[in-house]
Amino acid sequence: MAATLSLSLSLDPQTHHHHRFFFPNHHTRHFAYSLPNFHIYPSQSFKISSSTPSHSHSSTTSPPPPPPISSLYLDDPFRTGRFLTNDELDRLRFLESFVYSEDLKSGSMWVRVMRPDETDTTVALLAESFAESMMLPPGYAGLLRFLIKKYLLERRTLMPHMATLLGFYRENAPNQGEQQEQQVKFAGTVEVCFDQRGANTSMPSPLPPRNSPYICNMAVHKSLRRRGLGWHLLKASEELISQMSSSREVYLHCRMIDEAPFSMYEKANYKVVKTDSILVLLMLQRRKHLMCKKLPLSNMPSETDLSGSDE
Ligand SMILES: CC(=O)SCCNC(=O)CCNC(=O)[C@H](O)C(C)(C)COP(=O)(O)OP(=O)(O)OC[C@H]1O[C@@H](n2cnc3c(N)ncnc32)[C@H](O)[C@@H]1OP(=O)(O)O
Repeated sequence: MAATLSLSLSLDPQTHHHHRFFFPNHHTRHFAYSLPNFHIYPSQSFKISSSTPSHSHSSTTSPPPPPPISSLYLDDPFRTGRFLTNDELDRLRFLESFVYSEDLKSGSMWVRVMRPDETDTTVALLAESFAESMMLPPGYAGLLRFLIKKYLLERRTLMPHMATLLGFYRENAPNQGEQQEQQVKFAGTVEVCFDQRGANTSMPSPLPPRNSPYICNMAVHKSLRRRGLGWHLLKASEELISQMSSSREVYLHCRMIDEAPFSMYEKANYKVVKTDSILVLLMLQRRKHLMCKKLPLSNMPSETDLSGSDE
């Protein structure tokens, strides 16, 4: 995966409410990097102009372009650290309450949106997974974690236009009737983007439509694979997209060499719409498929329903 950011990561031969939030640096955030398999791309660059707590009503000296009268930058459950319109606030609250759960053969799992204090554990999983697919030597672990953490923090500011989901798993007790509850484990993650405002500014090829929902950066802990967790992370993503977006067409990228996810996406009815030409090899990237699935219409509340309180 190509990496721009000053450190050339072209290592890829392939490619509760009322939290207070103070953004660590109040400068313009602008990164550009990407990692193989996972699409770590720059999101919009914008200025965090104040360290005012996100739920505060007090005005700042240089606020961004005048928000609608109804705009709020209070009560931001996920500490996005920016102005939120009523519509965005409703959508954020919806994200906060979203839970997908499923009983599996070997245990049970549930999926929900990542909370700020879970960033580091998510970074660790993604870094492990990137390193695995890029065949990186352990020496790069620190750099990978640094880049991924920056990426996740930056992406979070775009909520509710995107969300990082986490999957949790609890294995069945080894002996039936055993009283002791098994431990809940953090099992996997996936990123979902609902609309153009949540899209990364620089997408990998083949390019998906910028305003369509998009799924990326899925990973399941190695020790927990082949139990249906990846499948249900995908199902949870689709369910959330159905509720957060009026667009039915979901896109994702999958590297040609990645048989496990490719087989999963095919099984879930994603179709290849375009494949990288062999020329991407010249850019030291792996060839990727762009895959798409048309989600069935659901009776779930859509974007417009969720924004009802704005009127
Ligand atoms: C859009 C993107 O994010 S692309 C990047 C995807 N991520 C990665 O490649 C990172 C490394 N890989 C992983 O983390 C995992 O292997 C994942 C996320 C791809 C799959 O997670 P798992 O929990 O193991 O998948 P799960 O058990 O739900 O399997 C679902 C289906 O995927 C396919 N699959 C999963 N693993 C494999 C495998 N090793 N070989 C072949 N097919 C596989 C099968 O079709 C499987 O269905 P089945 O069990 O009925 O045969």
